Order: sequence, then structure tokens, then C-alpha cells
Amino acid sequence: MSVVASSPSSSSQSTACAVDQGAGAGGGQPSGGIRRRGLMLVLSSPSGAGKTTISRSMLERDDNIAMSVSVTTRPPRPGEEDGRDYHFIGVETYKRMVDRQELLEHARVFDNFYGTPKGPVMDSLAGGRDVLFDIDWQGTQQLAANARQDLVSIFILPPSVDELERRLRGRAQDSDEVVRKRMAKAADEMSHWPEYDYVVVNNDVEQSIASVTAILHAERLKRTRQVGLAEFVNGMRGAEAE
Ligand SMILES: Nc1ncnc2c1ncn2[C@@H]1O[C@H](COP(=O)(O)OP(=O)(O)OP(=O)(O)O)[C@@H](O)[C@H]1O
Ligand SMILES: Nc1nc2c(ncn2[C@@H]2O[C@H](COP(=O)(O)O)[C@@H](O)[C@H]2O)c(=O)[nH]1
Repeated sequence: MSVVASSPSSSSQSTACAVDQGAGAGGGQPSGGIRRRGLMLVLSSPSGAGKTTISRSMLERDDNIAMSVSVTTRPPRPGEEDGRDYHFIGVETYKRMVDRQELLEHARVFDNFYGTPKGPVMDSLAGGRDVLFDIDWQGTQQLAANARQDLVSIFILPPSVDELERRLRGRAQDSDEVVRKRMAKAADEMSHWPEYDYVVVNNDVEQSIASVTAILHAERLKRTRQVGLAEFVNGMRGAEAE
């Protein structure tokens, strides 16, 4: 797969990058003995709707999906670990990564910069592993413009605005000012739901995890992703003819 990233919208900056799944594009891991290409599963939502909670659970339950760890210029929250939750970097490093086209997508979100390092995503896809992204709508638009066939996007909605605020405050990791800023942007963020392939209302967390898992399993079975099907069927037909 060859992909060229184009210009993101509004507050984000543009990057031009070539994305190639390499050997994995036609390869990938066997699924029931049939080779499959990896997919990029994106979760977006207004801040606090539950993307991180759902992602963590998906990673624990499925060995065949890897998390894309973003870079960010935001300071770590209590309990966040560099390299696990984010790569925490300074603005200079971020700008250098953008200039060197080391990010698959990047955007300014709230008051900070975020981006997806290209290398680990490409390595996972080339190895036939799916990749899970927790990114905003700007990043999703950039991936959609450049790798549509490998992208599966899910928008997570909260059950209500009041509940969204309760979750943001209940997480107790952001200042009152940060929570207010994020709540002020929530309506705008939520307006992007029609751009996504699927929408899940995260009321009951176990139900939401089940929904996201069902989407992932169905998308893995798409004919176009099972690149070893012709070989598999031809093998059976050949055996029958002998
Ligand atoms: N279905 C749910 N019911 C109740 N609480 C939930 C549910 N899902 C997530 N939460 C809680 O809501 C808070 C915010 O969740 P989480 O951090 O996963 O959101 P997020 O979408 O990743 O936010 P951000 O975009 O700011 O990173 C957490 O305290 C989490 O435990
Ligand atoms: N476009 C991108 N958006 C990203 C990336 N990593 C995270 N995010 C989004 O930022 C907000 C805020 O995250 P927080 O951890 O500070 O609460 C949230 O919507 C994330 O989805 C990225 O690499 N690119």
C-alpha cells in the first residue's frame, strides 16, 4: 500500500508522508490459515467519553492488536508513563518530527500538539498486526485521506453531556480550567460523528468493549483484507481436481 498524507484541516499542520505496509501489504498473519492485511482501528470521541478505557481493555483481550503510542507536548498526568501512555516530548522535538515526516498524522488538540509516530505503525502492519489509535477527528481525517482501505473508524459518544462532565471530573486528573476547556470543545468534537464508519454510545463500558470487539472481528473478515483467499481456494480446487 502506498499512501501520501495530505493537508489536515483547521488547527493542525500538514505533513507529507509515504506509508507502505511492505511485505505485510500482501502478507499479514494467518487467520484460520489465510493471510490477512493488518488494519488501523481508530477510536475518537470528545475528551472523557471513554476511549482510553475501551482501548486498554481491547489490548488486554486481543494479542493481535497493538496500540499506537502517540507523541505529545502535553505534560504527563499523574500515573501516566512515558513510552506507555504517550511519548512526552517538547515542542522543538515535535516540530523536528513533523519536518522529517516522521509522523503519520499530527494535530493541535486543545492547547497541545499530538502525533502518531510512523515507524511502529508500519512495523505492526507489516507484521500482520492490527493497530489501535486513540486520536482526534483531525488525525482521523488525515488517515482517511491516505489509507482509507486500511482504516476502520469508530466514534465513541457519551450517553449525555452531564455524564461526560461527570467522567472528566471523576477521572480527577485535570485541573478545573482544563476540564472547562474540554467541555467547551465537546459539542464541536461531537459534530464529527458522521465522518466515522461506526458510532458506539459508551453507556455500559462492557457493552461498549463488546461492540468495538465485534466491529474489529467483522472487519478482519472482510474479503479484501483476506489477501490469501485466492491461494487458499485455488489450493482446495487443485486438490479436488487431482
Ligand atoms: N461506560 C463508562 N461508565 C462510567 N465511567 C466510564 C465509562 N467509560 C469510561 N469511564 C470513566 O470515564 C473517565 C474518562 O474515561 P477515559 O479516560 O477512558 O476517556 P477518554 O475518552 O480516553 O478521554 P481523553 O480523550 O481525555 O483521553 C475515566 O475515569 C473512566 O474510568
Ligand atoms: N490527532 C491526534 N490526536 C491525538 C493523538 N493522541 C491523542 N490525541 C487526542 O487528543 C485528545 C486529548 O488527549 P489527552 O490524552 O490529552 O486527553 C484526545 O481526543 C485524543 O484522542 C494523536 O497522536 N493525534
